[in-house]
Amino acid sequence: MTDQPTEQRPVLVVDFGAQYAQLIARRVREASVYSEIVPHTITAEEMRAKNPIGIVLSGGPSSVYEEGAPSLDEGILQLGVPTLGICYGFQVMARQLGGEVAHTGYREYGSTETTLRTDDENALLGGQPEHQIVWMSHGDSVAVAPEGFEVLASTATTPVAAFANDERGLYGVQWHPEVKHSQFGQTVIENFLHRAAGIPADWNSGNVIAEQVARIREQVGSARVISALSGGVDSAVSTALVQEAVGDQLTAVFVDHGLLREGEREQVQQDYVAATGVRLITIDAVDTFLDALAGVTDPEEKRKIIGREFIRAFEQAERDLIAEAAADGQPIKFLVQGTLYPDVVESGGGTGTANIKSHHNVGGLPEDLQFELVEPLRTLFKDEVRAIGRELGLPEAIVGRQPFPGPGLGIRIVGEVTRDRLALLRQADAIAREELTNAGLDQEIWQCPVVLLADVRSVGVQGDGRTYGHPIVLRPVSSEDAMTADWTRLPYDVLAKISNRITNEVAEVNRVVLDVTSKPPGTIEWE
Ligand SMILES: Nc1ncnc2c1ncn2[C@@H]1O[C@H](COP(=O)(O)OP(=O)(O)OP(=O)(O)O)[C@@H](O)[C@H]1O
Ligand SMILES: O=c1[nH]c(=O)c2[nH+]cn([C@@H]3O[C@H](COP(=O)(O)O)[C@@H](O)[C@H]3O)c2[nH]1
Ligand SMILES: NC(=O)CC[C@H](N)C(=O)O
Ligand SMILES: [Mg+2]
Repeated sequence: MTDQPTEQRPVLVVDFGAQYAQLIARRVREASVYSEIVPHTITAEEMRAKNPIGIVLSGGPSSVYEEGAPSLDEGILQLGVPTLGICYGFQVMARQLGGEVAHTGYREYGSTETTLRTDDENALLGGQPEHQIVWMSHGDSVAVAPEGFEVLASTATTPVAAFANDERGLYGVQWHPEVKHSQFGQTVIENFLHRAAGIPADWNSGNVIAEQVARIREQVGSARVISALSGGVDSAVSTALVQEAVGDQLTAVFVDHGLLREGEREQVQQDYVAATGVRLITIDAVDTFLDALAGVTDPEEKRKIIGREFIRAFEQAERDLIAEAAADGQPIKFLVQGTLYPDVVESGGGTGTANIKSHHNVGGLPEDLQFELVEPLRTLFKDEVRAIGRELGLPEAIVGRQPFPGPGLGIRIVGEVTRDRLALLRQADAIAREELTNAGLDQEIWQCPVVLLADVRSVGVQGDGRTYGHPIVLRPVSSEDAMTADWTRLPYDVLAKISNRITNEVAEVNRVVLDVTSKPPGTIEWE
């Protein structure tokens, strides 16, 4: 079983509506095991067809004994696949196998002291400290463990905080090992994978490349393909993968939608082509995008319009290419996008997750989409994508680049997007980027959106005269994967220099402010 390609024997994370399902998937991959998320509605048959090497049941907001609570097909725990239940998943397992789950009147939220059984024979917790701080978030508890299960941990109020049935390969913990606040959380996950389930640590970016290249070849056959290339990391890597798979059939398409930063168009046209030799065409769609955005102030509406106009631009590219290569006159069926896992989750496309914002390439796509999408990075996080890019030999200047959202400056102008406002924001953004680079801070920050509050004005005094101008917001953030972020503590002298230059050089801006909000509660972009 273990010499099969990793993706054909994944660890499947069953999502019960958890906030942390994607975090669990990520932690499994950090243990060098490939993982994917599936909805809790999956049947045992569908599960078997996916050939999992391990299963993790996530947490969730419901109570297992409530009517209509998300359930698990009873056949799944009978498949003989090693399974770890976490929180709600632990409770589901307990109840299904004949244990008892109840609302005991005690709740545990946050850091909680736990006592564990840590003898060496115990695959899940063996070898760890006997007392540790774990992160809990529950109101229900397992009152009685199912028959045949050993109780492995307890807290002051939760007598059954972990259990195991080694023979059947079934394990559960009440706490959240996927959260960094759980002291030995990653050890628990790795013990489950490697010791309890015997899964080798063999997943890495090299596997992904081989598998994706094969999959892309199978999907597109001999058809021609266009790839949406922005110059950013994700599309650089997805394009490079497709180039590796079906090089001759590929044309990259860059859309200039008028929402780009200074110098960006030239950068893509020169740097990317120089690095990869890909065939690139540019669609000039500035007027179409800006006309479509005229008068629009609602962020979701902006995103939907931008998503739709992107697709219209790719359709234009397709027509141009067909006209050029009239020999076969066949439509181009495939569109490659550098969609990542967080784009899907935030657009509400994860299983049971809320729609936070419609990323232009997922939730913002028009309904009448004619292309079949090729999205080789759809289950990956940014740091995984960077590793793949490096493995594919893309230069550091491309894979190390800070993210820039597809809707560009369109979602960094709070208020209506106009040409004048874009010109102003472009100038402020160029100053901030130049000073951050000069200060050697590019590697320290994840990205630094520069935002124009177009509908806000404040009074200033410049050159002895009164001004009534707009504020610019600096939003430097540090992050691991854009799912959570913290504001970056930039040196005051760098902030001072940026502020000074922007207010001096950008007409109509008389104030610069710093955003000191983490994510959550704020998202990285303002819209
Ligand atoms: N100007 C553009 N022209 C063509 N395609 C684009 C453009 N902007 C975005 N896209 C497409 O939308 C996808 C998502 O954009 P996104 O900004 O998340 O990724 P990226 O630009 O490739 O990488 P990064 O996150 O590093 O900016 C891109 O991967 C690309 O396929
Ligand atoms: O291609 C994209 N299309 C979008 O519609 C989009 N919205 C946000 N982002 C980028 O995603 C990351 C998370 O951003 P938020 O915290 O604002 O949701 C950050 O890196 C954002 O820059 C986008 N990228
Ligand atoms: N985080 C969880 O999975 C919580 C499980 C369940 N809702 C409880 O309160 O016990
Ligand atoms: Mg981008």
